[in-house]
Amino acid sequence: MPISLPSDRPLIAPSILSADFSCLGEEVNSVEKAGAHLLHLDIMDGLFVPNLTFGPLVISALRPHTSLPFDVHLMIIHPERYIKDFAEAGADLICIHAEATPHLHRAITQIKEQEKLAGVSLNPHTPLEVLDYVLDLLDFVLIMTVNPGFGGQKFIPQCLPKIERLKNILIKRGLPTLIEVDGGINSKTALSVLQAGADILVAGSAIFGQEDYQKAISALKSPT
Ligand SMILES: O=C(CO)[C@H](O)[C@H](O)COP(=O)(O)O
Repeated sequence: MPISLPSDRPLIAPSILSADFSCLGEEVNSVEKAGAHLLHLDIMDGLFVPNLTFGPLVISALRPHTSLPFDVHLMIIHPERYIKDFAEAGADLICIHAEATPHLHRAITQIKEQEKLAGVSLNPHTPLEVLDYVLDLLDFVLIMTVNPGFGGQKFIPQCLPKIERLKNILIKRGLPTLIEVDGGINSKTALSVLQAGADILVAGSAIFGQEDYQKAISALKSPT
């Protein structure tokens, strides 16, 4: 059975891309105690995005350090090659990019066969229409509000209408699919993103770049 997510809104998913990698276990523990709902793990292959991070080995090493659900964002070409590895390493949510495979339906099916929550992410320029025939299969859609690859980038405001449009499509089609938003989310940008319809906020630098993780997470839960 796929994991059930908490009913709170918004759900906060700290991205460990901005954490201190010399003590990742402690960092993960700290954001859990500070009120995070999910842990966002960015997997980059140096091809789909111009950066490299880590693979299933780090995910399985982190798994015993926290009971937070693992939200694994695959920024890799042909993600269908590795879905089983990430599922076995401890992923609870697996998100692939629509731009990274010609076999989107097949890859989503593979995530569901692993009994994980399935998501598709869209780069800022990618239209929502690519999801038309798979939307009803998805547990969540991840709207990128920066060009993926690096933490600490500036929020792209042109993505806001896309979030609003997606929310309207989901309401119209009666789908419970969640909207996750990632990139440049902080206490200032969070409000407009939530007003547009986001359910899950991913934040790296706005959490791990702060002294007080609890204060940073609270600011994202109720932005003003
Ligand atoms: O997917 C990502 C980058 O590709 C990260 O999750 C994102 O950049 C988070 O970092 P920040 O909140 O600092 O923008």
